[in-house]
Order: sequence, then structure tokens, then C-alpha cells
Amino acid sequence: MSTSPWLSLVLTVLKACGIVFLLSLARGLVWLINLLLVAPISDPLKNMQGPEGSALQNHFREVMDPSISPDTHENWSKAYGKTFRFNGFGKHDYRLMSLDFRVISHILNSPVYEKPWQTRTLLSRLLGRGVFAMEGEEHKTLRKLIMPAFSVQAVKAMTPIFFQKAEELRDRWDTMISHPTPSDSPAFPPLPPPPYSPPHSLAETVIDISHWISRATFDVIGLAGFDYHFHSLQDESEEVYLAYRKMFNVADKGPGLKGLLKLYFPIIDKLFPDEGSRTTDESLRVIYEAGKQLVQSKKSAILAEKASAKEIKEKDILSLLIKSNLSSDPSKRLSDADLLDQLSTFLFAGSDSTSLAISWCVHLLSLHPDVQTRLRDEILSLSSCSSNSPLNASSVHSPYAHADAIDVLPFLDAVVRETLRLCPPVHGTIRVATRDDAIPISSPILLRNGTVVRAGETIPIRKGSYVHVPIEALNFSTDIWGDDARTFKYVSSSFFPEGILMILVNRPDRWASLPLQARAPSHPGIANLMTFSFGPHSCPGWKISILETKVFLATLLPHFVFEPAADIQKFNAILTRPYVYDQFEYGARLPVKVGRYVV
Ligand code: HEM
Repeated sequence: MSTSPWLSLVLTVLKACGIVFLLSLARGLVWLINLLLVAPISDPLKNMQGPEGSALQNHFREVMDPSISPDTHENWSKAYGKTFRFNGFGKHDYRLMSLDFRVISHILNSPVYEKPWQTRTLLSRLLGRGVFAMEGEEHKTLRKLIMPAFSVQAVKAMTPIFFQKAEELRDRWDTMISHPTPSDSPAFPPLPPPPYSPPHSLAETVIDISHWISRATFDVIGLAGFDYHFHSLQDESEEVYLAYRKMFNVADKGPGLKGLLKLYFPIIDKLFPDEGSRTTDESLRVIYEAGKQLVQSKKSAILAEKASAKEIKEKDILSLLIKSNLSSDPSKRLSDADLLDQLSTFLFAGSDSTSLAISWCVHLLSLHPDVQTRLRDEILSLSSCSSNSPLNASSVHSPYAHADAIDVLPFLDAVVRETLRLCPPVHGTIRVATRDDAIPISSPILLRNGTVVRAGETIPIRKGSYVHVPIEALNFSTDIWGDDARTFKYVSSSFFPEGILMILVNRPDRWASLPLQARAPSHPGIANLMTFSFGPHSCPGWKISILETKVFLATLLPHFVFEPAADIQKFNAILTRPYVYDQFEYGARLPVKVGRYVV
């Protein structure tokens, strides 16, 4: 019996598919064996000291979960020296971590180290070709183009917006105190008691301050960035605002296992888009539609003003970017879509990070009433508000003069910096070596084979190795800040012994006379902190955040007293956010008791 031609064709195709499948399987197997068994043998990090773990055990939680990471970093650096290795996805994936500033300086300044492609791909999916996701020459060019938008003058020009939104927030909270509504206090489980409660409470209304401050800082970047009104402090219904929020919420959840698989096999997302992908696509569509019109109208306005030789009035970041773009080498100019990507990047990088800085400040002030009172007194002592009248942009002085006066208040500066040191919104960052390298160290280490690597000598690292930069741990360095640098423990506020609270109360004062090691050139960080990182990828928005935080505190403190309402813990998901202890499933929240301040 002869086989039909169709059947033999099907059999041939099946055979070919089988061969392709077997070849792919063999290739995958070789790759896996090399990854898990062969490559690790010659990895120089193998010879470093570090915590042990089984073949596929990772140490991500130990180094990234802020409820245990301070202890981990302290214990590991005591046991292995300041530069050690730990398991990434297993023993085959040794990663370098260091609390040695010489090592960190090298990693953050050398062109050998870049953000891993995985991070950049994830960011590009949300933010397009933003400065966050770029490296090398492209990054350098773009960075030069955006920097005018972060100059001292540009930040100063934003101050009326900081005041406007801080006052709007103050008024919202004032209304909430007068008329507490059920929608402001949804039915969450009872709040676990805070580690400290004042003997005579002056505040009754519980407000999730991180939620409201986040709305305010989103509005700020909308106006300061694009001259765009999200009006989110009024209600959260504006289309572009919702699009950004939904998209960033997806990002906040982290990639998860499926997200990681999608990174390596993008086809999965094309074939089986999940809820997160659909939300991101729809959000991007809304953002790009609105953004296109915004960029075009701003560009036309700027060109028209240029043609009429009038002074260009627009002060928002987008206008400054367009101006900077128009005057740059035509071959290096950004397209309208690229310009918009930078704005999405600033919203992503600048709104919630600043909101967290303000929220953590209020949280620490609520726990330390004497610091709160001292700070309020300093703010009220400003000549323009000596009579409990609120600081506001429309009073006798211009908002610019107000902002200048606020900026130089020493205790306010100390409280803001101390909070940024203890609660950095970005817990850490990561780099990958793009070629074999030798990293200089300043603190000696003992290798596993008994060799001592002395200060000034180098340790080898090979292409493809990951290096974790533990921002929070570097902020807690006892070499810089002294023995009390690590007395702040966030394991669980309920375990706080009284002694630790007493030490924390006065710590902002350390900023009045900084130790030598905290000053440049010993300390390379921006504003004497690691919080904004440093080097070519350091945060360009740090001046915005520090001044914005100060203006918000200076506007809110003369009006309100803050008392703790719950036991709060830190959780690190892209940013380090506050959660109610043991109520993680209810999302990031920072309930604080807010009352009117009465002289
Ligand atoms: C308290 C608030 C802020 C904190 C803690 C913070 C922290 C950081 C850190 C640690 C980095 C470096 C990340 C890395 O190297 O992986 C960074 C980069 C960046 N930040 Fe901020 N940031 C804050 C506010 C802002 C603001 C207000 C803006 C803009 C409006 C901004 C825009 C950026 C951008 C564009 C980058 C990428 C820079 C580059 O790759 O060249 N940030 N930020």
C-alpha cells in the first residue's frame, strides 16, 4: 500500500520539527550546564568570602528586604569584610556587594559597569527611550541635553508650584479634619498600635498621608514637568493621570517569574498578553496621544516666541528640554516621541520618590514629638510667619524669597537629610560588568584561599558579573556616621526598645557638624548621602526633591500636629514604601493621626 503524498509531507515536517526541537533542547542543555556547572568554576567571585547557600538558594531577601537588610549587611561585613559575594539565583550566580566606598566609586564611575539589560528593557517598556534606560555615548548626550532642566534657576522657577500644591494639600487635610468622610477612612482591619503614643493626644483624624502626598507630588511634576494639570489632589479621574498611575502600579508589583520569562522570551507577551501588559499598552496609548499634542503645542509656542525675539516665558521642564533640544546639534536632536519619553521618566523617577521622602519625614516627626515641635518653632520663626500665619506663596514675600528662606533653615535641612539617610526611597541599585575588570579596594579582605587583598590592591571580576550597590547600607556606614549610624532598626517598630527611640530623637543634629568622612572628597555622594547615588547616572532631580520636601514641611507643620497611628514597616518594591505592619495585602499605606496645631 503506497503512502499518500500528504501523509509523507506531514511526516517529513514532523521529523524536521523533531530535529529542530532536539537541537534546541541540546543547545539549551549545553547552555544550562555551562551556566550552572562550567562557568562558575572559573568565576573569580568564587574565591571571595560570603554567605553559603544551597545550589539554587538565593539571598535576595536578605539584601533587599529593609526589615532585615540592615542586620544582614552589618553581619556579613563583620564576617567577610566590606566586600563580599552572595548568591543571586543560586551558587552559579555569585554577585558582588560592597560597603567599601572605593569599590562603589569605581563601580558607579567606570564605563565598564552598566545597568543590566534586564532593568533597561523593563524600564524602556514603560518609559520608552528615557535617560534611565540608556548607557554610553547615547546616555552622555541625552544627559547633557536634560541637565538645564535641573539647574538651580530651573528648580527655583518651580517653587510657586511647590507652594501651590503644598497649600492645596494642607486645605484638603484641613477639610478632612473638619468633615471626616467614610471614603477617607475605608474599612481596613484595626491598625496595630504604634511603638509610641503621646500621653495627651492632640490629633484624632487618621489620614493615609502617603496616599495624599503622592497625589500632591504627582501634581507637582505634572505642572513642573509638562505644565499639565492632573488635578489629582481634587479627584483622581484625569485620564492621563490614571494612565500613569495604572502603569506605575503594574511596575511596582515587580516583574515576577512570568515577567522574567517574558524578558528572555518576548514572544510569550505577544502570544499571551496578561492583564499587566494590556494595562501598560492602554496606558501608553493614552499617554502618547496626550503627550504628542502637548509637545507639538509647546514647540510651536517656543518657535513663535523665538521668531518674535521675545523672552521665552515657559519654565516647565518640557519647554526647557525643547529649547535645549532646538539649540543642540541637529544630528543629536530628539524626536517628539523621545522628548515625551524623558517626561515619563521624570514622572516615574521623581514623583513617588519625592512623595516618599516627605512621607517618611512626617512619619519620623510623628514618632518624635520633640523634634516636630523644634522644627515647627524654627519654621514659625521665619519673619514672615511669626504669628502662626501659614507660610504661603501669596504672602508679603515672593514665593522665590520664601523658598530661599526655607531652604537655609538649619534644622529643617537636618531633618530632611537625616530622613533621606535613614529612609532612602531607593534601597539599592545594580550594575553589570561589561568586560573583565580589576576593582580597587580600600578596606582589606581575606579571600577563601587565605590570600589577603590589601588596601590599594584590586580584586578581579569577570564580564557579566552583577554588582549590587546597597544605597541604604552605605547610608548606615558606621565608618562615616559613627556607632549610632545603625541604631535605627526597622525590623518591627513594636520591638523598638525605648533607648533606640531616644537616640533617634536627636540624630538630625549630626548635620550641624558633619564628620570629616561625610564630606567630599571622602564621601562622594550627593548632599553627603548615597540616597541620590553619584557618578554619570546619579539623580539629576535631587535639588527638586530636597527643596520640594522642605516647602511641603514648611507649609504643613505650622498647621498640623502629627502623631503615629499604627506600627509601620518598610517594604522595598522598586521604591521603599511604608506598609502597616502585617497588613501587606492592603498595599502601601502610612496612616498618621493629624490634628490642627493650636498655639
Ligand atoms: C527623594 C527623591 C529621589 C530619590 C531618592 C532619587 C534617587 C535616584 C537614584 C538613586 C538614582 C540612580 C539610580 C541608578 O543609578 O540606578 C536616580 C536616578 C534618576 N533620577 Fe532620581 N531620585 C529622586 C528624585 C528625582 C526627581 C524629582 C527626578 C526628576 C524630576 C528624578 C529623576 C531621575 C532620573 C532621570 C534618573 C536617571 C539618571 C540617569 O540615569 O542618568 N529623580 N534617582
